[in-house]
Amino acid sequence: MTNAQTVVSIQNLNYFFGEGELQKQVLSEINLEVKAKEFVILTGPSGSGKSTLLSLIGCLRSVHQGSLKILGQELNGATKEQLVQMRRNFGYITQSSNLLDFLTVQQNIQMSLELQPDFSPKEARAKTAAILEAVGLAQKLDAYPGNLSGGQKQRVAIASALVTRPKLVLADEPTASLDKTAGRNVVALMHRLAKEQSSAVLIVTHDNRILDLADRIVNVEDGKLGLAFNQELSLVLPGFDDALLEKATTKPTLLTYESEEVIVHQGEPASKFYILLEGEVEIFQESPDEPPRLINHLSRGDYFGEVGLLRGGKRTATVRVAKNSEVKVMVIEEELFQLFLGNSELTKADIVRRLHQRVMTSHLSNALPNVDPSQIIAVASQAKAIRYGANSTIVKQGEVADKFYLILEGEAEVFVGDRHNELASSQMKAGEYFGNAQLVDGQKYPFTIRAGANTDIEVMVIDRESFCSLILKSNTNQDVVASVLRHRLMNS
Ligand SMILES: Nc1ncnc2c1ncn2[C@@H]1O[C@H](COP(=O)(O)OP(=O)(O)OP(=O)(O)O)[C@@H](O)[C@H]1O
Repeated sequence: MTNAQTVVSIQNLNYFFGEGELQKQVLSEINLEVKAKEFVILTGPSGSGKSTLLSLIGCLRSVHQGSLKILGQELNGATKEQLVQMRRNFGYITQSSNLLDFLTVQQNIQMSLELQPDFSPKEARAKTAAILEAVGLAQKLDAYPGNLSGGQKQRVAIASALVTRPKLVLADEPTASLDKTAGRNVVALMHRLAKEQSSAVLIVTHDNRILDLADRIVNVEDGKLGLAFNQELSLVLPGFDDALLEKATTKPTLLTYESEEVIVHQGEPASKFYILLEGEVEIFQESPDEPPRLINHLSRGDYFGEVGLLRGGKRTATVRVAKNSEVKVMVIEEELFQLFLGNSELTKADIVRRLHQRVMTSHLSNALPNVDPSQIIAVASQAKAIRYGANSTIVKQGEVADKFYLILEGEAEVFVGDRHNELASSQMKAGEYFGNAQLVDGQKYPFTIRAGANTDIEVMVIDRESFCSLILKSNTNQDVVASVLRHRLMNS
């Protein structure tokens, strides 16, 4: 790709509508390069300036400030004639197909060729037939546009735009008038033909169902180009080497979700990791016979999905788009996620830290359902994760309880009885916790707990003060809390 011809090269481009006091800047400091064969999608909110940028590149407007070079030719300062001349190198596709109703399909396409000086009518006929074959409409040669479906019309428009083998294809919302399947088919077709002909393609679209076809997605926000995905990713998860960044971001899977849509369901198998690029999500914990409980709120730059991937393979919570928000996520498959962990110590540490915090948050919120989630998160984020070697003692029977423990990984053995007559009474595994019931009343531990005989164990530890402050904030009588905790402990 690096040796491919640069088709579009934009530097520090600014564009304004209106004059004097009414002047409004709609594009600011745009820098962009598109090479031959690249399939680039321009996306972004309505009114952000995408169509204006496309029309500047398409030589339908004159450049005000900055540099716009197409095929090496500077267009800032170009004459009208030069702009018209340059347009011969382009194929255009618009929202509705712009076919002339009084011409047949063949005549419509042939017209694009006849506007070019270098084709004889005979050649034009042969090329028209070939491109119609390529778009699957060979049998519609003599049909009039009025007798074609929306998808067929757009395919004719693609044939028209590509029949001249243009160096650059520009498309503004080419799927806007089509249903989901037709829209995708049309863009997939454009993709295939453009690659075969080595054309560069720039598409403006709101249609998220075609984003995966792009070699590169460029975000336009408020007249500026947003961060490229590799920059975005290195902000969220720092420390990757360039090769991994490129692997992860040249063809990112991007999905969008609407207000209150569920992205991840608790209990389902986990196979993906999500980076939140836009919008806000809420995390809910669901228990039988209880309404879902809000345990966390995430916004742009956060990620989710790591708990299921790293702990047991199942989703431990439900992730839902917040009300009135629209969410865009980058989806990372498990295999790539594992590469992330192996590639950057910084990222691994960050993910493990948040994982601990989140596992902790969900267990604490289970134990203390009335406490405000933000307070639980605050305590969980200060808790320490401690590893104990196989067989080592974590708490000792008879000592005054001073901490709350949650097992993150491995198993623990519970012993009762005195030192000379100790009995193994039960086992505790990841996700279970102890120390809570005694903490509230300042009691002594009625058991000894050790790491399992053969493996290390990792536990999260909260000190008494933080734990009790949470209970005080739970708005529930402390005796009730203590008995609920005891009950939960016994059932866990
Ligand atoms: N002729 C014009 N005169 C003044 N302002 C304009 C003109 N055309 C567009 N604008 C403004 O410029 C900004 C960018 O418009 P543009 O059409 O490029 O956005 P867009 O990202 O393509 O939006 P959409 O996705 O809704 O088509 C908008 O605020 C728009 O209102």
